[in-house]
Amino acid sequence: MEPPTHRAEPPAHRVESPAYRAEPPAHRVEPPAHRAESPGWSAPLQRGSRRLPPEEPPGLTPPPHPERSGGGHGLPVATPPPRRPESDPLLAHGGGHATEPVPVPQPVESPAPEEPEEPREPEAGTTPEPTPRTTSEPDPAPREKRAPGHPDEWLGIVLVTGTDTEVGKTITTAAMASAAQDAGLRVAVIKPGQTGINTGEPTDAEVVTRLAGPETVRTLAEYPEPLSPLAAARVAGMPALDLFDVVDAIRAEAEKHDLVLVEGAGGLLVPMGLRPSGEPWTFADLATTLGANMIVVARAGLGTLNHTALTLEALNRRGVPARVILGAWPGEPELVHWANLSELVPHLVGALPQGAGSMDPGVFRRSAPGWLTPALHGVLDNWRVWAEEAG
Ligand SMILES: Nc1ncnc2c1ncn2[C@@H]1O[C@H](COP(=O)(O)OP(=O)(O)OP(=O)(O)O)[C@@H](O)[C@H]1O
Ligand SMILES: C[C@H](N)[C@H](N)CCCCCC(=O)O
Ligand SMILES: [Mg+2]
Repeated sequence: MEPPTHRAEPPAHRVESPAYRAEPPAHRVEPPAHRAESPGWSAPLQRGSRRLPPEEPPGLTPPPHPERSGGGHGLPVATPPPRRPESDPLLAHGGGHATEPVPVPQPVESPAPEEPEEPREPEAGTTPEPTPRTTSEPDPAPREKRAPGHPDEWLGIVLVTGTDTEVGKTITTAAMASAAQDAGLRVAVIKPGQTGINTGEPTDAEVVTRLAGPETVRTLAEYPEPLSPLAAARVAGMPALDLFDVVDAIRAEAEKHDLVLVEGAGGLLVPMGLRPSGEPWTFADLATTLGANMIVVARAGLGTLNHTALTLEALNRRGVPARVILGAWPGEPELVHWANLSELVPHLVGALPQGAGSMDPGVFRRSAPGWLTPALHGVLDNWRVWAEEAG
């Protein structure tokens, strides 16, 4: 039987994506020595004016550095033998930006939703009622315009996902909030869907409030069972999160804050709720609808290269600028942790020490800027020094 004709040709965007090329781009076989020669591999990411060309999402390549002439260096390349930091120029190089002042934040313009109706803001800790939209209404188009300087200006709305659940998204969100507040920014943290509230564990909002105490913390919907938000809504017979209620709530906070951090549930493609059409939506859909950057929190240990690559690839195919933060760098790092750090450095904008979540809030807040690069309003500028001191 002939396959359906629509399967004969992949969608145009797939043809254009490096991830679908038959031959890997030349930069993927760039010998490791090149990384050592380029300050871009070790320099912390800076604010810049570069914008991602929409016709060529970066696949698994790291973002080009302004000083680099070549392309990026993907995760799935022939990797050199893991190097100890003593012999690893990649980790040894700082960016030399420690003395640069934290850039003055510029509020990011958040265009109002195109919906004619008034945005309805769900109350904290309550489940929003579904918005009365008809299925004939088209979903609002994703925002076309990104803030100038993306993806290295982390202001406005920033989404936080993970390579999995329990990777440290909440602790990382708290650290990002702390560093931004320390830099003088007004910060809000939003958890659209909190599940598992009957487990007795503190909610993510409570953890962020305790550790970072941002100006605003909101949970848009809470569900009893520790499941994906959509599954938890269904088993509880409660309304599922409406994508556009969440968009409205986030944009409302963006009007009043310099930085709005939004923490997902589990990983990137976990079903979060339902569109007015009845179709499920994911955290990736939220990013494209808002035109927001994404932080991917990843584990430091074995398995993280694959999980991180999968998540970055999914984001890159959607044109969502993304960077990575290690949620918990171990106190006694082993070979695999050094190897993973070396591989992930081009994507990294931060790394938290294991145990950060158990710190006294005052210590946590004072320490947080040291775990994040200047792109995230921190002061981390030398991965080797950081990793040695944390370990
Ligand atoms: N750096 C850290 N220091 C101390 N504890 C940590 C750290 N990172 C994570 N944890 C612990 O690991 C567990 C998972 O972390 P966290 O709650 O942040 O995960 P998550 O990615 O937000 O998961 P979820 O999908 O449930 O939101 C928690 O018990 C948390 O206290
Ligand atoms: C309850 C848990 N801690 C998270 N909040 C929800 C994680 C959902 C993961 C769904 C999945 O990927 O299978
Ligand atoms: Mg969490």
